[in-house]
Amino acid sequence: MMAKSLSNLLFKGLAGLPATRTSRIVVPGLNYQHGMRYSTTVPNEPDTHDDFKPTNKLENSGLSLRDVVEQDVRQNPVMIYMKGVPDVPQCGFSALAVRVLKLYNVPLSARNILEDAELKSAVKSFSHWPTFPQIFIKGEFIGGSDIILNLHQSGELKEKLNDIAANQKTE
Ligand SMILES: N[C@@H](CCC(=O)N[C@@H](CS)C(=O)NCC(=O)O)C(=O)O
Ligand code: FES
Repeated sequence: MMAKSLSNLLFKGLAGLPATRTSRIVVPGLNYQHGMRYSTTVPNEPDTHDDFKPTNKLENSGLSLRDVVEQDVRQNPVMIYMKGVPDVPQCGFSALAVRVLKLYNVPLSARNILEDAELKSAVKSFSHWPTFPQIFIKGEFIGGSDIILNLHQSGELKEKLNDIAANQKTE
């Protein structure tokens, strides 16, 4: 069931849709803790210097892990907690979710829950969802890879991401 759609998407691509856009991983500042947050940027913003902005200041922040998750989903229009990082997912389900999201012109922020077992628990208890990936759009918990794929196929994901994508246009 899942395996078929997953392998189709991963290995054959989505019919009629462009190949995955290249994206850069933004390595956060030096204050690493609790699974670095990565942000991808989109190619129509070639001159952005967001790459150099620290995006993760958890160390000495006094934030609880629940606060961290709350802040992540509030500050990042598309936030994914996943296994691995967007350019190197370490599980097929996370790879599928990233592949779907990269079809849209939106910045993607991510934390690798494999790097931090406590963060992993905090995310699960925040969303009341037992598995990864977990995707949040504009602060709303959406679900995992099955749900994001279904929303993509039904056209609902386009609606949800429309205003985020529009904000990415530079001209
Ligand atoms: N059907 C799920 C697949 C995700 C899934 O089953 N993830 C498992 C294996 S990667 C998981 O996160 N298990 C709990 C864990 O690893 O803590 C979805 O739609 O996202
Ligand atoms: S199914 Fe094994 S890590 Fe995701």
